Amino acid sequence: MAVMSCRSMVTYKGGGRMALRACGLFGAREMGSVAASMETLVQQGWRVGEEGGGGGGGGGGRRVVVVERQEEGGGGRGVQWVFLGCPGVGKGTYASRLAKLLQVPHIAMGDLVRQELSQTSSMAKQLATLMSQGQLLPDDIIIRLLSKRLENNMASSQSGFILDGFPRTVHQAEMLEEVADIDLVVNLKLREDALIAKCLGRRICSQCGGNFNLARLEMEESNSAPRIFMPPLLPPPSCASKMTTRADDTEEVVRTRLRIYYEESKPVEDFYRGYGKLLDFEVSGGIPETWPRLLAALNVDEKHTNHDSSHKMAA
Ligand SMILES: Nc1ncnc2c1ncn2[C@@H]1O[C@H](COP(=O)(O)OP(=O)(O)O)[C@@H](O)[C@H]1O
Repeated sequence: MAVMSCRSMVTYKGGGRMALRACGLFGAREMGSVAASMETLVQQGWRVGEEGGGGGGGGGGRRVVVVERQEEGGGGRGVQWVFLGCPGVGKGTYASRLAKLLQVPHIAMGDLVRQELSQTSSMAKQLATLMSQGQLLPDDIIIRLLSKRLENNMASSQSGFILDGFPRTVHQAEMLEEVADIDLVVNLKLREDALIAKCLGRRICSQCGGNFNLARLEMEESNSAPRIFMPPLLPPPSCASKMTTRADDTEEVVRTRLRIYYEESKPVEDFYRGYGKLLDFEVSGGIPETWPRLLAALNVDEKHTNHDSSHKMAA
């Protein structure tokens, strides 16, 4: 089997065809783990082949290794959705709820990064510094973490995903487009003064990992910004004494993250708008008000959680 210097990403193609593509974009370091994953997949009955190649030889060309299997029963795959939006907009909150409802994994890039930082690897300190300054992390690190996560999903036969925090640059979006058929991109929006207040009010329980928010937002309509009313999301008594704050949720760093979002991630909205995949959604209230509106916008029925469609945007 020709697994050349490669990293891997997973894509689930239409009609239940599932593919893992390993491409020569990111150097040889991951070759061992990709090869190991391939072996596991073959043992699980996947067919392994190679697509493409070319690119001028010399090791610089791209090779794509495809692993596929017809899913039993011919059922559709789970949704492949992306959540975009500024820090504090609620990507994690709504992406995780939807993932649970639609029975697909919620892949939060920020969580994968924080897990990596909790290890005592040599690169953790470097990443922590960048992150605490509100900077984006290098693509090779992000792709490695995401690839590993997607491979784990595939190895445990999980279909579909809701991605939150990836892609954040047009380059990342282009890479994702090469390996996955994204059905829908949900672009959450919230006025900037509310975003800052929400980041500053964010708290995490050090024991259970639950996310809460102490901010109570009541903002009148001004200029083009809509009126906002958002009650706080307070912790239960069992968590109240264990509240922690993310190191990058200070006002200075939040403003840097917002600036980087406008510079680097805003163009990702246009990228997906160009593909007709972008759904803009204005957040204007708390979860009880926003959740049913979001489900309606997505055409998801909470009572019928056996959602079998890939939910493409209507043409
Ligand atoms: N796709 C990505 N590309 C580069 N860096 C990322 C990416 N996703 C997460 N990070 C890093 O992890 C940090 C935290 O991400 P996240 O929890 O999603 O925060 P946010 O609240 O800013 O959306 C980011 O500020 C960045 O340093």
